[in-house]
Amino acid sequence: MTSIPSLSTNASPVLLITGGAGFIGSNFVRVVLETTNATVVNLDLLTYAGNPKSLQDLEASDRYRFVQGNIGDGTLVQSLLREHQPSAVINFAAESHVDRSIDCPDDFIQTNVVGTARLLQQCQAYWESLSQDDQRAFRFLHVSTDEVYGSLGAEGYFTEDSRYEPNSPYSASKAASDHLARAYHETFGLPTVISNCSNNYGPYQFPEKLIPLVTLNAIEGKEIPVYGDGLNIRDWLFVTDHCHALLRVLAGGRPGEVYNIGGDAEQKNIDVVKTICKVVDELCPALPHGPSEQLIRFVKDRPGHDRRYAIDASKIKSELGWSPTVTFEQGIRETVRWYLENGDWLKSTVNDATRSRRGLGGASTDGATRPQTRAADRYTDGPIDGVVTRPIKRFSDSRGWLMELFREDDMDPDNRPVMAYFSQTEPGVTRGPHEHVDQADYFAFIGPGDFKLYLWDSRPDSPTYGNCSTIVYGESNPAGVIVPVGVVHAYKNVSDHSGWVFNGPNRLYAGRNRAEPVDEIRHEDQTNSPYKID
Ligand SMILES: Cc1cn([C@H]2C[C@H](O)[C@@H](COP(=O)(O)OP(=O)(O)O[C@H]3O[C@H](CO)[C@@H](O)[C@H](O)[C@H]3O)O2)c(=O)[nH]c1=O
Repeated sequence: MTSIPSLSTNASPVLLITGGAGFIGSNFVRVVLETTNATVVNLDLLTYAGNPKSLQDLEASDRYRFVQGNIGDGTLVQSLLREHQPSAVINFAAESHVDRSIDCPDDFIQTNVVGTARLLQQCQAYWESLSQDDQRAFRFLHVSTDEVYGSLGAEGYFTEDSRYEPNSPYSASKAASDHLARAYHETFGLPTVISNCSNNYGPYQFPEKLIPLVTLNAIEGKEIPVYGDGLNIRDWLFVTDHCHALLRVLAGGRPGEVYNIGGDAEQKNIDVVKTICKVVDELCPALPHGPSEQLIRFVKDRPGHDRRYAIDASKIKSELGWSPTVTFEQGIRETVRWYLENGDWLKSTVNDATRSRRGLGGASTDGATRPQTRAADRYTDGPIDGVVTRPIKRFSDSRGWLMELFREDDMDPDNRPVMAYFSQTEPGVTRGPHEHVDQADYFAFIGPGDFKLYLWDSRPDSPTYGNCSTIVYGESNPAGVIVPVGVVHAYKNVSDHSGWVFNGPNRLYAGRNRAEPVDEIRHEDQTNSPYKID
């Protein structure tokens, strides 16, 4: 059992883990609960990549507590520190996908830079309130990436002394957060330790990253995108090996130091992809579209794509006695098997939009970069997959009427409305057209007045891609309509007085203490829109 220091106020160690519902964070929570006597407080905002299902089986444990919230929320962090008196804070909370950072750098700066700065501020104040012994025991472990060092040529390795040369908005934001963690040690004495790891893979990884994306596409017979020439090299680290390395850093790492953590498993991307295809074919011999390698497509390269990462992990090996234990061949097999056996987890985390390609940029009318819009070349009238319409039944008696809307049996249990708003729209006015990247809308059109709803399917993966439809809902046709992620929609008040529309999106946004922007892609200026809104 790894021994983690605890504070004098607690009998056993308490760890505040941020971002513990994400991929590496959730694996770390699991490893901590399985291999130490520590109690975990998991602070996670539950953005698109955080999934409470990853830790559902641990919820009953009296050594585990989940708190939904933002590392940038100083009041919340302060109260958690005061209440739980942790002996360490381990910061996993971050936006982590390079492609997304190309489309929307702001989210990365907000969470990774501003969020880490606020977290450090609170930890500093808490640390100063501790006794000298407890101050010595305390650690702030900042979990970071080898991408801060930039790109290697054919030779050489990143060491802890390599120069910082980040190339993407993601790596630049992580570099900034590393500098802040370092500065808090140098300036204020906070015992921070930084770890920089290579590419992690394994169970519970959100399927936008190479390994889970290729695995799922191979299983489902979808095209497998390989960026550029496929010869970029990454060093692959099985996630539980990484978690054990972090435990060593927590237990024995020296304040103010940096530890590089790598898997000793350099691979060209194309070789990774081919290995996954072979494992999928072997584990699923009856797939109709096999062999999976024929799904491989070389696609436009990622802008600023780093050529090679490779880690020299000799410091953590010699100083803390850690080494990776899972070979790439074992790890890939275990990972593919896990994705095959965990359909429920996948269903709760993935939809078509979350798996669509990002990272090629795409200017919007307001000058901000957004995910590329995906308009079909041609549209034809027809139904749209996933759009559900429910006539609203009115049950009347002398007191008035009552209606039922979006009953449980109408909805995907993992995809229910969680927020509600009403909009009033004046006659002749159109709202939209737009689509959502991560959000389904649950509209109810009940009047007064009528609304024309415009829909078109711009999801390349959809069986009804390129279909469009209009329908009038409202006073003359009261109905509830579920509009899935990625379906473009607009509605116009076609009556002669103002009318009301209710919407219950399945995702919280822009609330108090939440930083998510509304995830819209606007289509106003799209010249090939199937409908000119008349
Ligand atoms: C998603 C995707 C990726 N790729 C390529 C781009 C990269 O060279 C390689 C791995 O891509 P990703 O899985 O996005 O990971 P990468 O950009 O290397 O960054 C990862 O590894 C970093 C550590 O090195 C972490 O800090 C990042 O959070 C993590 O996202 O595969 C493809 O060829 N096709 C794809 O569809």
